[in-house]
Amino acid sequence: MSQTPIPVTILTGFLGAGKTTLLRYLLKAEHGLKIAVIENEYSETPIDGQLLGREPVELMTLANGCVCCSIHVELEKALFMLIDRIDAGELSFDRLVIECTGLADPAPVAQTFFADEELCTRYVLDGIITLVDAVNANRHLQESIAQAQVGFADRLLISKADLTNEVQLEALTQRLQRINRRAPIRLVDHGCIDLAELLDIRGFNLNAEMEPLASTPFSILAPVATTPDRIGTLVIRTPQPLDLDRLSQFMESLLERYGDSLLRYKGVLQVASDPRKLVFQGVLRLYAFDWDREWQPEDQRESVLVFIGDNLPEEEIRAGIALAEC
Ligand SMILES: Nc1nc2c(ncn2[C@@H]2O[C@H](COP(=O)(O)OP(=O)(O)OP(=O)(O)O)[C@@H](O)[C@H]2O)c(=O)[nH]1
Repeated sequence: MSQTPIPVTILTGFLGAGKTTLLRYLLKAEHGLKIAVIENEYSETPIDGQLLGREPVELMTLANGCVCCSIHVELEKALFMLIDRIDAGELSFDRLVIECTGLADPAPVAQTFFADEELCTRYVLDGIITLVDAVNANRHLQESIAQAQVGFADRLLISKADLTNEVQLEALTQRLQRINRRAPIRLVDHGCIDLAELLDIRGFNLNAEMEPLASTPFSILAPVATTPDRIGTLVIRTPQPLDLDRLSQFMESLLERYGDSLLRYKGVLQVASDPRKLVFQGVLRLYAFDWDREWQPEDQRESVLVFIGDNLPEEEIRAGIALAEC
């Protein structure tokens, strides 16, 4: 029996960034959805029944302490347990939200959804949403985990804007945009935000959309190397059609050497001798590609590749893409 996979949202953000506040808002909002929640708690009081009230929620808490090594196993177990309960008719829900601890690296959480064939058919990762605390962002972003949380995001939500001023907010927005140019940035006021920013964002789908880059308000961004952040975004555009074999070879060698530090990457490519757009998308070493629709006369024919990574080997990437140009 084929089932529609359950969309999964990963909620991340450094300590105190407002994850629980946002989750509480999401659970109480009027969307008619039944949402299950998995919490990855780190020796804190987990969300309790009082907080969730009578919301139609199934809550599981992963009480593991070590976020880097055991989360993957624990989470996998919890995901299978939910499936078993659905199949036994004990449970049904439309969505799953995973709230990570403030100190968690989102990578192993995201990778869990690509690791096992059954999990891939029953769940689909919809997006990674990262909360950034406007007041404490500069201090938090000194931590590599906080930067990774920003780098992995499909959406960046700035909380506590009410406690800061416009100048600080603008500087933070620019910094976040430099780290991650893929993710639209929105303000969230005590957890309050349009649900369309949280659900059905299809961050991991193979689609040819690259709007955030086109709509970024900053036309000139400093190159990655001049920012204080290890994690940054590299955008490459080329009007030259690309040779698919040479490009594949380059991507394979890139992933072999730097796969662990390429947090997210995406490309919409113009390939020589094929009228269709080729889309690829990846997270760390896992990537997929697919043909999209044909280039239309009104399209600007160019390949756009976006890499978000830790100390990106910019020159190597530029040289590799240049070699693939026809
Ligand atoms: N002023 C203000 N306070 C906020 C906002 N969002 C959250 N807070 C407060 O910030 C504090 C931390 O919020 P939480 O939602 O518990 O943050 P968290 O990310 O779940 O925290 P940890 O689980 O400890 O990492 C709480 O006191 C919230 O009420 C906001 O937009 N403005």
